[in-house]
Amino acid sequence: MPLWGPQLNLVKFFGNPVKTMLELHQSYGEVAAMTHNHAGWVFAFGAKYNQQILSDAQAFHNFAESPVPAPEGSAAAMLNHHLVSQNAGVHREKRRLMMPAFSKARLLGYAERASAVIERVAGGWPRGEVFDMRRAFFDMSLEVAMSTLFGVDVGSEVQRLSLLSQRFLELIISPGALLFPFRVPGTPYARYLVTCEELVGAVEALIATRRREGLGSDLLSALVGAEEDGVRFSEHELVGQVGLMLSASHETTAMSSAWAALMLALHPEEQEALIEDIREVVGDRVATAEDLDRLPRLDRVLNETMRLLPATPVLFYRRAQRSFRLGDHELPEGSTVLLSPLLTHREARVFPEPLRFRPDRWRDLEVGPYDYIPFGAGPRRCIGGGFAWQTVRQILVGALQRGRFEVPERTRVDYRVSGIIMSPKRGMSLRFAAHESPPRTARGIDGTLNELVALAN
Ligand code: HEM
Repeated sequence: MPLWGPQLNLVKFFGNPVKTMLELHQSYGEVAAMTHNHAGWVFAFGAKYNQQILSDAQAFHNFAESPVPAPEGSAAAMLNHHLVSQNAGVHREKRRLMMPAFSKARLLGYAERASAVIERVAGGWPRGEVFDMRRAFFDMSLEVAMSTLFGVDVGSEVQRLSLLSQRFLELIISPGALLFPFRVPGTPYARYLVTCEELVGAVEALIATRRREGLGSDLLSALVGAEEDGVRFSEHELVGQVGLMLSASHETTAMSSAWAALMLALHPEEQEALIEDIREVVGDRVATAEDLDRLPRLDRVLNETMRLLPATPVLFYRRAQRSFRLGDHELPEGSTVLLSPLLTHREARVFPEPLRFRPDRWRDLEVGPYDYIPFGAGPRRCIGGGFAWQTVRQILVGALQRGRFEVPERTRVDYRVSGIIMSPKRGMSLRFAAHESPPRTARGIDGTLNELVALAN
């Protein structure tokens, strides 16, 4: 384990988590310390450590406290009452309470609402023009999430909730708020507290409307009505859980869709074959859930996209509840362990030629639950994974029924990690071409994305 320069690693890490992680892995192998304190920050790379850490939720807890201090009784404290900050028995109990909201029957209802939004939004994308696909998928996923999860279809309300949740996610890890957590007007911390108050107000209003108008088929209704063996969410907790769903649900979905669109544009034969499959199975109809299950090529493309470009490349900050061994190293209680889907997915033993985009590898690939973890693994695996998988497939089918993605010459795509999500840094300019137009796509791009994927050029 490196014993020099580790504090510097932490600063570098927050600047570019993916790059730092790749360098640490290359220099030090499977276990690398990022800080030099008694109970420091440690990276553990690979399926073996994923299993050790993720399967044992008793020994490794999620961070219970918010990164930026949340004064007792404040709106910020309310927003920190949710599944991600809960541990042990409480986490198990609350997760069970939430599971019916993601049942198969509920997912079918969400799919129906989502398809109406996707039809409208994709139908409005201008054919033959180059535009920012990061923005386009973001707006589409946002509208889908607001409609299916919260029953909100009014444009101004969608935008307000989106702005509040984005501002909240930025400020909760903003260095300014972390370094100076005092409510002095004009400071990031003061802005953070005000944003929390506005977000809580908005969530309370959503809950009140749902109660007044009667429960429906959306996720919010399922959470408001959730009950298991007499256990229900308290009013405060309901606000926190709904706030979490607001912030966890759409950007991950949007970026997974956007990365898949880019990979398809860069691999035109794969895209044409997929368009042909969609034509055969779905035609011009709105795709049903059964249609989606009859498009195995779509699953392969998505599996491969999420392998190479997982929406959450570094994750799973876990705090050890007792001392433990990691390989040859004995680590103390209180150590923070970080795991990485991105690095896990580059294991050549499981994924030969790991940097190549090869959807066909998924035809007969056998992967263990800790070899492939875009949605995590173990007792904290993404609870919205089924919904996200369904939504991304619906979005891609809706788009590919209307056109194809193309990369204009000299397109630059840099990646960045903001919060925990990996996205194209300055957007992603793609052409959305009509099926009838002659194909003209570049096979390569400029930019730092080339560090993560081996493209043809
Ligand atoms: C492509 C989209 C998505 C990706 C890649 C993704 C990824 C993940 C990952 C990797 C975890 C595990 C985190 C950990 O172990 O520390 C997670 C957890 C979680 N996700 Fe997702 N997610 C997606 C969509 C969603 C959606 C749509 C929702 C809600 C509707 C959601 C809600 C959650 C929640 C509540 C947890 C915490 C689960 C727990 O601690 O028990 N996610 N997600």
